[in-house]
Amino acid sequence: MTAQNQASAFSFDLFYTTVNAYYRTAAVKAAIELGVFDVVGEKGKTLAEIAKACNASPRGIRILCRFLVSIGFLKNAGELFFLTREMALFLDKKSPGYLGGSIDFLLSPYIMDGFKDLASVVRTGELTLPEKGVVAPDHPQWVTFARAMAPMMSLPSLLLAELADRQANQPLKVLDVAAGHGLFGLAIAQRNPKAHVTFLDWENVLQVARENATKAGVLDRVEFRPGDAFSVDFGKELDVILLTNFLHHFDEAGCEKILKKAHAALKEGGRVLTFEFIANEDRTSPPLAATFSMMMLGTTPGGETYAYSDLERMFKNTGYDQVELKAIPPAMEKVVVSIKGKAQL
Ligand SMILES: Nc1ncnc2c1ncn2[C@@H]1O[C@H](CSCC[C@H]([NH3+])C(=O)O)[C@@H](O)[C@H]1O
Repeated sequence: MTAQNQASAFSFDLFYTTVNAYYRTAAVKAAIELGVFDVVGEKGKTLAEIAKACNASPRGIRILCRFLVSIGFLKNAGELFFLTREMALFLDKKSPGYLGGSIDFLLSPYIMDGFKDLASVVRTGELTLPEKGVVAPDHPQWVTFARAMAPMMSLPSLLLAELADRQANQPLKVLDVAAGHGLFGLAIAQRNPKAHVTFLDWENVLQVARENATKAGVLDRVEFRPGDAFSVDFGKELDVILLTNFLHHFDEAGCEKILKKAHAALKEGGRVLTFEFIANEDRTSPPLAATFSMMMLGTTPGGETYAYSDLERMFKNTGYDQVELKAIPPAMEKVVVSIKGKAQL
């Protein structure tokens, strides 16, 4: 084992847990669907109480809850099963950090179908999903994404807005490419009353961004531009272009096409903010970055998780003068700030 390999030592346990990892998937999905986490809460409940409140069988709840304890999704003490404060932050439906809704996208039959015959995907280099997978035009899966994943992006969108526009008191022309729910652009519009934000995505997805812009009360300062990011006009003299969770869907040639278009649309001193899961240079860590690449393997024809040096090379190849990596803790994703010409990073 090399020093930088972080996975645990190989063992029977690792093999068995991994081969049966879909039990974890099924258990967490079932618990969310049955409302187990909401019923249990931080105060805790007995197995009999949980079964009753979830309208479920005692044996099912008994086995499910014990398994959830074993994988760290519940705690128990004596008769009581409960959530710690930290678990409740992510698992309680009432919490602003609730992650449960993301299963509508992550565990949708469409996404999971991409992994039914991974050996074939690896052997042939072709998806088993129809057409171009999730990067097919107007793909309905992105409407689900925009609704299901938005809560996970609410904190990162605030952190990115701060990085994009520190002063937040000057006119700012922003393009949010592949905006999805639109939270990233909206955070800038809400922070700076002089900002004007254009959201680009497929028409069906922009409907969700439009709803969110209405809720945010900024409809008078936003614009919606439907269509393909590879062909729709990006505009000109822009201050900021957001590329959040987008580049990983494409191969390097595809990414460079987008970066060139963005460069042409920026004003001198303008910047692109790329928000991504970025792999370490070993490309096997952090584990989430390697996991994310698997998602791209099953669902896109050419995408993967990039390391910073890959992104830096692509930005340099397409004419950007300054490129820098910034962390925005506690977000796990990082931001590459790329400037056209000279400006303060
Ligand atoms: N060719 C394309 N042109 C425009 N949008 C696209 C294209 N391919 C994928 N998308 C959109 O890319 C988005 C990726 S998900 C990222 C959404 C958001 N920026 C966020 O960071 O959470 C989805 O909303 C897709 O609809």
